[in-house]
Amino acid sequence: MKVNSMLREVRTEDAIGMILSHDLTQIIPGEFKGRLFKKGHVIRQEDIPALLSIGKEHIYVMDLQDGYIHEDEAAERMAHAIAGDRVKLTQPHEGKVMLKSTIHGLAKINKRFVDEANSLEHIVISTIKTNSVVKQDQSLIGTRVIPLLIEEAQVAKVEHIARRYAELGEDLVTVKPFLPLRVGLITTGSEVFKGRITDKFGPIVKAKVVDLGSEVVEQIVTDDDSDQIIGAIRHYETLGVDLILVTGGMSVDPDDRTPGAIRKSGARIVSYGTPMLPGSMLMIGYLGQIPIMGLPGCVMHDAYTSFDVFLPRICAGEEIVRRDVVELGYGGLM
Ligand SMILES: Nc1nc2c(c(=O)[nH]1)N[C@H]1C(S)=C(S)[C@@H](COP(=O)(O)OP(=O)(O)OC[C@H]3O[C@@H](n4cnc5c(N)ncnc54)[C@H](O)[C@@H]3O)O[C@H]1N2
Ligand code: MOO
Repeated sequence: MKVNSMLREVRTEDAIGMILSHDLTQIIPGEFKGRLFKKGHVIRQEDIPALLSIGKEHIYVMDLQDGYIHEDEAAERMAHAIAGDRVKLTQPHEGKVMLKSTIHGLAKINKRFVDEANSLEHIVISTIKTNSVVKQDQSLIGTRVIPLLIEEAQVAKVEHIARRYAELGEDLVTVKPFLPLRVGLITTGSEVFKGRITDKFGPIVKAKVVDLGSEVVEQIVTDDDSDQIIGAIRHYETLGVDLILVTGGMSVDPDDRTPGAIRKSGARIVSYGTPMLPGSMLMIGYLGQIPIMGLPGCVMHDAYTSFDVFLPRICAGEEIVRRDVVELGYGGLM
C-alpha cells in the first residue's frame, strides 16, 4: 500500500528532523499514562533521551512524499474552509478537528455542501442537524480523513467546493444568535378563565421562551370566545410585541376557538396543521410582520413538539414558510 511505503523504521538517534508517524504513549505506573509525543511531531535533538527512556530505540517516521499531507493538516484545512461566523476550531486530536459554537444559538449547517464533500473518497465531515439549538462550546462538525497520509489534491477539492458555495453567498456552518423577543401570551380556555383549574400552560411556554433569551411581557387569559381572543391579539399588535403565542382550543371541539380567532384577526396563515406528532394541531401565521402561533395542548404535555422546532428559528429571526412545515413530516413522528 502506498501509505505504508511512506512509513520507515529508523534508529531514534538518526530521526532528528523527521516526522513521527503515530502518537507515542508513556506509562509511569501510579503516576502518568498519556501521550508523550504526538503523531506528526518533528523530532528534535532534545527529544532523543525521552524517546529512549520509553524504550524506543527505533521509531517509525513518515516520509511525506510530494503531494501528500498528514491527516491532522487535512482535518485542519477542511475545518478552516468550512467554519463560518461564531464557530471555533479545536486542535487536531487523533486526526480529527471539531468545529464548535462560540455562543448559545441556532446551528445552520449546509446539507448540500456536506453531502457533496462526503461523496469524495476518504473525506469525513460529520455534522449535527441544521436548526439544532446549540449551547456555547457545543460541537457542530467533526472533520477527518481516513488515511494517515492523504493526497493534498483530495483536501483541495473540499476547499474548492467550499469556495464555490461561498461565491454563491451560501454559508456552510454558522450559528445564529437568538434575538431578545418580547412575547405576548394569550391563554384560552373556560376552565382556566373561570378559575376551575390553575394555568399550567403559561409557565411551560414562559420557560421555553426564557431559555431562548426572550421574555413573555404579558399574559392575558380569555374564555373560549373568539372576540375575546381577537381583542387580546389586537392588544399585543398595538403594543408592538415581536411574537404572539395563543395556547389551547386548537383542535376539533365546538369550544376550540383559537384557529378561527387567529384567522379572523387578519393574520396570513402559513399553516394550520403540522405533519409532526406531537404538535400536529399547531397553527403558524403572520400578523403583518409579527409571527403568531396557536399552540395545542400537547405543547404543555410533551417535551418536544413542533413548537420546539419553530420557536428557536423565530427567536433567531427566521421567517417560517410553508415548505418548512411540509418538510417536518418525514422524521416528524417522535
Ligand atoms: N377527535 C380529535 N381529538 C383530538 C384531536 C383531533 O384532531 N381530533 N387533536 C388532539 C391533539 S393533537 C391535541 S394536542 C389535543 C388538545 O388540543 P387543544 O389545543 O384543543 O387543547 P384543549 O382542548 O384546549 O385542552 C386540552 C387539555 O388541556 C387542558 N388545558 C388547556 N389549557 C390549559 C392551561 N392553560 N392550563 C392547564 N390545563 C390546560 C384542558 O383543560 C384539557 O384537559 O386534542 C386532541 N384531541
Ligand atoms: O397537536 Mo397534538 O400534539 O399532535 O397532540
